[in-house]
Amino acid sequence: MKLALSSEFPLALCSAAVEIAPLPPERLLALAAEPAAAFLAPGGDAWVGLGAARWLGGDFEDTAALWAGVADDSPGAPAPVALGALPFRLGETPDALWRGLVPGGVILPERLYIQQDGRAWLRLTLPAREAGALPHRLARGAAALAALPAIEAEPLPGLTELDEGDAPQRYAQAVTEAVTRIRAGELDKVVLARRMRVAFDTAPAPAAVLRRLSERHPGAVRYAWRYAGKVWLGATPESLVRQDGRRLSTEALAGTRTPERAAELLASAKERLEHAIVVDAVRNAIAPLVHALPPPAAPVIRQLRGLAHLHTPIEATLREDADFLALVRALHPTPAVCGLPTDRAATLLAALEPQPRGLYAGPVLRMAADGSGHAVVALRGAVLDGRFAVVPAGAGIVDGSDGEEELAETRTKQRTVLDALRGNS
Ligand SMILES: C=C(O[C@@H]1C=C(C(=O)O)C=C[C@H]1O)C(=O)O
Repeated sequence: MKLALSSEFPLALCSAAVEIAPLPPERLLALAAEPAAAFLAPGGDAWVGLGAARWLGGDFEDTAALWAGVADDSPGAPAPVALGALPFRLGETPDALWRGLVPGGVILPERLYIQQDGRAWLRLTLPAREAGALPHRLARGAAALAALPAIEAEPLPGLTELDEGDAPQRYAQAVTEAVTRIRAGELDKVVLARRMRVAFDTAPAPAAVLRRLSERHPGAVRYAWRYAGKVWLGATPESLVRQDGRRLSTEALAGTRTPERAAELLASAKERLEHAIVVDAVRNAIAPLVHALPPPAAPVIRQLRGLAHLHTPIEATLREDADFLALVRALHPTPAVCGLPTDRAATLLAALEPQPRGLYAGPVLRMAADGSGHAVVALRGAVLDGRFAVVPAGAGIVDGSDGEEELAETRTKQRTVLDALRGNS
């Protein structure tokens, strides 16, 4: 996999930041710039990028290309941060829904809103030849942000679920087919996804949708990627990997029930198997990149709004030669969103799912030049396309899975997003 640095972006950049009054980070999506990317972490830290000073499309091998030749005039302020959304599968042909949003990429934003420990900054990164304009552009940018209307607080338009035809039955049949393949010994697990479509009365403001997700899921990472007039956004409970210094944290999150039935998770052999497959795969993926791997902890129940999952945290110390995007590449896709063995599961899900995955279940990330970063799995999201929204969700299939039950599980996951689209908070 190779990273291409588009030649339309200048080699030398200058960057400077100014402290501003914090504002709801979702509000930044009111600005029309593209691409736009948002990464809102639990606890309030947030990054929203508008426009690209650099844009690494498609692949993500050479991280250094993002940071090379950037002169920072404000070393006292939080450093530049790159933001990105990457497809589930590189090279997949997008359908009408994903066209434009795919292949996403990693951007070094031209305008970056940074919120950290309750303080906020606006950072601008421009071609080096525009360095003289930085102070003026920063002052103008800060004033523009202060003047933004509270668009995120607008009520959302009414919403209608569209007829799914026979798609639900076809999903249940695909599950049966997958179980047959698993029983035949072809693979151990595959995650099958489906999507549903809803129509708003009028096009909603993406800032208001993201805000509803934030209100309902403050413990999730809320993310957004906007391009070509469409927005992919959501509130995911699943961390792919986080790096702070040499400290690495990741997790296995698989096995699902409604909150009322959460206790069944620990008792169910099928859910424990589905989960254990993910724990093993995550440990194997990071093993070559870390110093030592403590024995796995027993899974615990993670209660979310509207859902409960089996969860195993995994922590380790990174080797000196490992970098953040190498970790992302090593871990994605986990069997929580693809299956095991990975190649066979990826082939089977591509054959059994009626639509491409696009950015669904792909990595969404923030990263800095010091090697720190956080990548999450883009789940529990929706594509906003004018008046329409499409909500993908999947479920892990192992031996013993039942078509109707897995269909119900995808519905439960979609409901967590639909409730936010309905404007409930
Ligand atoms: C695939 C999704 O979720 C993943 C699959 C899970 C499962 O199969 O139990 C649980 C959490 C996620 O890792 C989704 O939300 O679309």
